[in-house]
Amino acid sequence: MIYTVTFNPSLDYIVKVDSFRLGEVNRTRSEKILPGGKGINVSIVLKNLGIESVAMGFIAGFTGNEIQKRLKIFGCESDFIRIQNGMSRINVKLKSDEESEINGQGPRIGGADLQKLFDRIDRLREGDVLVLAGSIPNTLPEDIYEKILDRIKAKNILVVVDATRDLLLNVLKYHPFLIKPNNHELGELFGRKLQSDEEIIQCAKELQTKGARNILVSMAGEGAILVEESGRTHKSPAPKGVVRNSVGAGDSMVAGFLAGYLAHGDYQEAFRTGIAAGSASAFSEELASKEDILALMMQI
Ligand SMILES: Nc1ncnc2c1ncn2[C@@H]1O[C@H](COP(=O)(O)OP(=O)(O)OP(=O)(O)O)[C@@H](O)[C@H]1O
Ligand SMILES: O=P(O)(O)OC[C@@]1(O)O[C@H](CO)[C@@H](O)[C@@H]1O
Repeated sequence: MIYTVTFNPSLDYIVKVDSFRLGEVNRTRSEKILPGGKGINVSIVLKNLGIESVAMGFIAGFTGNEIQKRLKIFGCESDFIRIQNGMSRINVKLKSDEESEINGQGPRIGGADLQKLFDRIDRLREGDVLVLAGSIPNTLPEDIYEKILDRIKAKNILVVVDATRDLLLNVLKYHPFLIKPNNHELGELFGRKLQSDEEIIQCAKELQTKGARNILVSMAGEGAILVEESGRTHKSPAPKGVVRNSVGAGDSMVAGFLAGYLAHGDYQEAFRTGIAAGSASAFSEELASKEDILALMMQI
């Protein structure tokens, strides 16, 4: 079974405003509420591709109920831990001449709640897949991803991590099967802006020396680069299309990569499916459907 963990799920409030003006009353052209959070997005796209997973993490309050309800409508199984106080966050995604986001803090997660997550993690079995994705609320210890991976290190579990900065760096020693920084996040890890493919590949290989197995570097409209565990590299431009909502494009890419790899055991196929899924989501109002993904795969 595939398990996704989202520490800080959200309702994504996606608003389109023509020529947004700061400090004034703006009226929306369209608005939409979607369940969000990186692991949750991975679960939704996997489901769209016909692959079952269980979405785990913490939810609270009426927003938490809504996240769970909407996931169920999408046909996704979930096993969230319900926190008694506070509420799951609402993340605002403002689409205007430029795209801006305001991501909330989320509820406070206490020690007893965390222990419930550890208990669920301890039930994972050989052959399972674990996706850890997204930021952690600031009430949690910075080494929480490490603590989780430490609990499963003796089991043969395929681990995918989509996180930034120290959260990502500190888990490399557990040899995650896949990490997916975007080019800016990769640069951030090395304290510089990466200008060329060569620099990106060099930094990705540096992360391999620290333990990562496969590194998928997404570059939005520029496509992606994959550095396989063998050291072989692949690069592909993104398919062309009209961008409607790129929220979750990276998570869709992770889902597509996993789906492709699990179906074919082949990195090139995983890479193609990943790019198609990322771009199909960017070209859709919601996350990518299977039909859209298959159609884009023809172009890659
Ligand atoms: N403007 C675009 N045009 C075509 N494809 C895109 C575009 N933006 C994203 N994609 C596709 O989605 C993939 C992932 O996008 P991106 O690099 O923006 O991920 P990300 O930064 O992790 O995104 P997010 O945090 O919003 O999920 C890209 O590699 C590409 O295949
Ligand atoms: O605050 P985090 O956890 O870094 O990111 C949360 C988030 O921006 O990521 C998803 C897109 O990748 C959205 O659904 C969600 O709102």
